[in-house]
Amino acid sequence: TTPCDRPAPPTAGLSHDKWEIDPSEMVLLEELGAGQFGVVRRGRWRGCKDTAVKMMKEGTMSEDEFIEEAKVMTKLQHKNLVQLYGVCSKHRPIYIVTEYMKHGSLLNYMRHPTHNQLGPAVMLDMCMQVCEGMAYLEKHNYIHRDLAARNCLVGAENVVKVADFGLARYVLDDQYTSSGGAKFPIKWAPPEVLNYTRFSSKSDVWAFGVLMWEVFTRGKAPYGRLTNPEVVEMVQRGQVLDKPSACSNDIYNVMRGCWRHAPEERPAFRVLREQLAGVLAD
Ligand SMILES: CN1CCN(C(=O)c2ccc(Nc3nc(-c4cccc(NC(=O)c5ccc(C(C)(C)C)cc5)c4)cn4ccnc34)cc2)CC1
Repeated sequence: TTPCDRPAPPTAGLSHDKWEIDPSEMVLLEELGAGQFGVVRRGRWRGCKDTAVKMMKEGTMSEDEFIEEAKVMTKLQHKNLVQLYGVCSKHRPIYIVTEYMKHGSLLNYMRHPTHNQLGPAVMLDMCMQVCEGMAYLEKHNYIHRDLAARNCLVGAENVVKVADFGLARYVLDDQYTSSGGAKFPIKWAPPEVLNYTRFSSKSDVWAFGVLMWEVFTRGKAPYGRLTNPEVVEMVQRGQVLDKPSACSNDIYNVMRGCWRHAPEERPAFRVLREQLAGVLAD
């Protein structure tokens, strides 16, 4: 049998904890792209487990804090969360190793010509899968802080999983972390985040509404060519995104619920799951 069928050996002695991966067991393959922390490559772990490997560019992440948090993250396990396998933290750059998703980001998948014909039923199912993953995080009091279609990934048979949950806390680039910065995800942020950077599962719910809009517009940019300050002004005034043409009134009503001004007025993910299931049945 291939090594993958054999149960993983117990962690190698005291030096390696279960979330520490031995880099000698990792073969790095082609580049998948680059994100806030630098290059991401496909990897092969123990000869046959496909992985994605983020190679932390120096100075992009507060690494010691992240390595501490990685122990918690490896325990978050759900069919709609990209599984963190572990870290290689005994060398620089450190590696973050996760399960591999072969179709890349949900945003690029929706924009891809061959998936441009996805019908509303498939779109709704994809939103439901993201909602399942987010309901699991909500139950574990875990806030994503950058939920968007670009941070969800697609695998075989239109499986969709939420990626990079909680990682935003370790970004060192203040262009990304401060709400005035050019890289701050303004178009996915509710009023309380724009005004007080007050993140919560209810701010993730707002972002989920925008993600639904991204899916039903097949990957359009929310608020089109409006600048960030113009979007801030609109959101403060209570103006929300228009109904996408591929979207029924029922589904648009679910989105609008996510964009209520007051966080406590927005449904929790466990409620959103029932609302979407209700629409699915119709
Ligand atoms: C037919 N198409 C051909 C082209 N294509 C690909 O090249 C392609 C295929 C698979 C891909 N898979 C993955 N790609 C990535 C990936 C690739 C590039 C960048 C990133 N993202 C990041 O590096 C990143 C994202 C968010 C954040 C913060 C903290 C801001 C939230 C920080 C860093 C991820 C991660 N993965 C985790 C599991 N699977 C993947 C990515 C791309 C997709 C399929």
